[in-house]
Amino acid sequence: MIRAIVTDIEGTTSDIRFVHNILFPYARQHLASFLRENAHQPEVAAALHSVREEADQPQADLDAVTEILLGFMDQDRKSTGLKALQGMIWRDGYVNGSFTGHLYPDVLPALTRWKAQGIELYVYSSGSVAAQKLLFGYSDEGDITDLFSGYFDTHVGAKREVAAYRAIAAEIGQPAEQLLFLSDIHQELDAAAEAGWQTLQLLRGDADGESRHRQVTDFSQINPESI
Ligand SMILES: CSCCC(=O)C(=O)COP(=O)(O)O
Ligand SMILES: [Mg+2]
Repeated sequence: MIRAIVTDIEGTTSDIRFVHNILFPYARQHLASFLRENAHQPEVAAALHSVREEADQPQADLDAVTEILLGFMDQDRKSTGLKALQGMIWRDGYVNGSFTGHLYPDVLPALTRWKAQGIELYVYSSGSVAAQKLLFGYSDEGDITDLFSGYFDTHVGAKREVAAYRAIAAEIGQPAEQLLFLSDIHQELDAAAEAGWQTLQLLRGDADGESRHRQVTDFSQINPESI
């Protein structure tokens, strides 16, 4: 019996193109000015410190660290420091109405149904928890953050690491076999399955089709009671 569902964002609840064509370019465009204006803020300084450590360049000045971050963006590196900064930059875009968080139309009805069935809902994304709350707080369907009992990002571990799913299960406080992870990426699902979780792969058009996981094309096809 499934007690909790943990969902990925990019390619699962939301279109990859929204993340890659809207969110990522917005963060790239505003990165340098955001850092010039906010580098002294404690949470920005902490993220910059983490990026300098990750790049093994503890002395990098602001221009150098900006270049490092642009390089991380080019690689789509799931750097915790970069993800924290992107989330801070996106806040303005959501608040000033430049964009809303994309949701596939099948997502909200399914989340609402599962929640009504007594299933707890969580998010696990490489995007920072703050960025996740923004996407669902300023979504195409309005603020849907009330649906979620919690959020996890790379502070709990990388999404292809088994240990991350063990840590999430411990935080949720349910046995792994009663947890369902939804993702488009088979390596993430492999790690969750190795941790004992149930898994389902979303095939949203251009998703990776090669996997040993059960596959669906949208959330309407998911019945947690039959898993
Ligand atoms: C919180 S939305 C932005 C998602 C993001 O930054 C990203 O790298 C995609 O990560 P995911 O783990 O959702 O595939
Ligand atoms: Mg994904």
